[in-house]
Amino acid sequence: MGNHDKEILEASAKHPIVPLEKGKFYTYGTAGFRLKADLLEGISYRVGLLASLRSRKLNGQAIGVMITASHNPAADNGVKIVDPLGDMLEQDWERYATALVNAPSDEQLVQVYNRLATDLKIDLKSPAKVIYGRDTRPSGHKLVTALADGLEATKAESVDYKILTTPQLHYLVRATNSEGTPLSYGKVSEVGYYEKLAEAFVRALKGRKINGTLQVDCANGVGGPKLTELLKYIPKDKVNFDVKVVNDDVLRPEVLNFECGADFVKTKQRAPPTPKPQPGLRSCSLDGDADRLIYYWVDPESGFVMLDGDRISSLAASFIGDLVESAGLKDDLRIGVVQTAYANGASTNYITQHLRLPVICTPTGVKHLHHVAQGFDIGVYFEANGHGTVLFSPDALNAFKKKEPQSPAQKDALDTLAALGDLINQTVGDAISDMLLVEVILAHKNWSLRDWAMTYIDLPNRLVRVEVGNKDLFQTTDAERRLLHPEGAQDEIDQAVKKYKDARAFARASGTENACRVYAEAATRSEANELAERVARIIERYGAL
Ligand SMILES: CC(=O)N[C@H]1[C@@H](OP(=O)(O)O)O[C@H](CO)[C@@H](O)[C@@H]1O
Ligand SMILES: [Mg+2]
Repeated sequence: MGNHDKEILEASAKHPIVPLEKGKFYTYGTAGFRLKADLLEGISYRVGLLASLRSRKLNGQAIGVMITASHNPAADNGVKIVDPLGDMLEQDWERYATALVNAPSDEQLVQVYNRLATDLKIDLKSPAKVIYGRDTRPSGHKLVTALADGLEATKAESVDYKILTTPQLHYLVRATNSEGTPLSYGKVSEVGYYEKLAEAFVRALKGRKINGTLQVDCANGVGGPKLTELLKYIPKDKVNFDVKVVNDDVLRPEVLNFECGADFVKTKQRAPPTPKPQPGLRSCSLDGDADRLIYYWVDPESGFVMLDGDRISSLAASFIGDLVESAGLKDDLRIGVVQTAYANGASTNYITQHLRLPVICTPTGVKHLHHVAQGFDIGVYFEANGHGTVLFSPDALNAFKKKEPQSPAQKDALDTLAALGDLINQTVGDAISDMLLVEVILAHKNWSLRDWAMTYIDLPNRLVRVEVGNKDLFQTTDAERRLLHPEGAQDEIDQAVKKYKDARAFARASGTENACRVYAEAATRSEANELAERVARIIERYGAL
């Protein structure tokens, strides 16, 4: 008998797991467990058990659990675990999560729980702490109740932060674990988050003026009320930040992510139809849990122009690179940019050739990018879909604060860098924090979105989703840019790519859906479309074999 057997059994009966067809399992993927909400209650309960184990394994440090399905429709939801520094759950533990959630009965659940505790040398009597939050989905209530029951059954101390954006929860996890230490990340409260961002925003602007109105589409998700709250903390007498918050209706679930939000804008390559786009208005969209950001405007002449994650990445790298140089730290700090294969080739060229910064390509999923970015003193990482951040090493942060400036210009640059260190969420991509960063950079450069868009010209590109019988047949190498299996498929893709100018294409199995994705880019729109279709046909053919 373990320590919590009786309690786990009793509570588990209240939150049963929905059995899947034979041979099918729930898996902890890139986004944690993400499914139709009515399948998630038992899963959420069991994630509570795992979060307790994880906290105990890490000497009682606080672990986070976020209930959200980001940009998915309102009927979906998800459960995701956050590690003590605010980063994503360690990969090995994804397997343990999967094992616990798929235990076929309550009794077997207790067995798996106790076996994990034994195998991982976890003392079940030691303290555990788990903090959690949820987005605005109505199903969140029930999932939080199940989670709390899991925490109570395993005697973990817990804090319910109620409704939060995903990055706010990541902030709170790190703030909780660093409280009272020299590396304190900020006050342990939602207000602490707003205060930190607002203060750093004012400091980073250094009196620069923000030009014109910014319209922010909040996908009718949790970002709406949270952005409105944050804005109250920005002192009007110091900063003229004219923000128009739109699509912030969180009371009607059916409008969540519906024809709005960062995912809609990026995949459809157009502005949300409501509110009616106003020509020339500087606009951006957050996704349903406010961790992705896309900028755009509708040009009276050329129509819709989008500035995606690649653009934010190159903008940030260019600005921070210049500041590091002005601060006299160029030889001390290594700056690098991390992208995935979906990054537009023109952005990669711009960063390597114009900014002269190294670019590393990793597999899809922010945990991979985050990890590689940690290898630099300043690591800028973004997925093309607008999820990303900039990470500063302790050496970098130290240099910004401690280096003796040799001139007023150096002091200016050092101060701005130090402010960015506080403004940019160091735990995970954060749409609200990234938006403030973009506004700071545009104000410093005195740039409009058009000036920003002029830095390079995106290669026309196309992303296609291809249904296949078994996506696991498709195995990749070289950061997902080449197929190893099925044999012969990559040769055919190579042949197809050769037919087009400045072309590139790849195919991979999605990590979040049962399908393959094909990406192609080429010198013209029609060539990019044609190439994507060709490669899609190749994948369909191999997928049917
Ligand atoms: C092409 C694309 O946008 N892929 C997305 C998508 O992953 P897939 O593995 O492609 O399904 O969802 C991930 C999680 O949100 C996100 O990290 C990633 O960028
Ligand atoms: Mg999201």
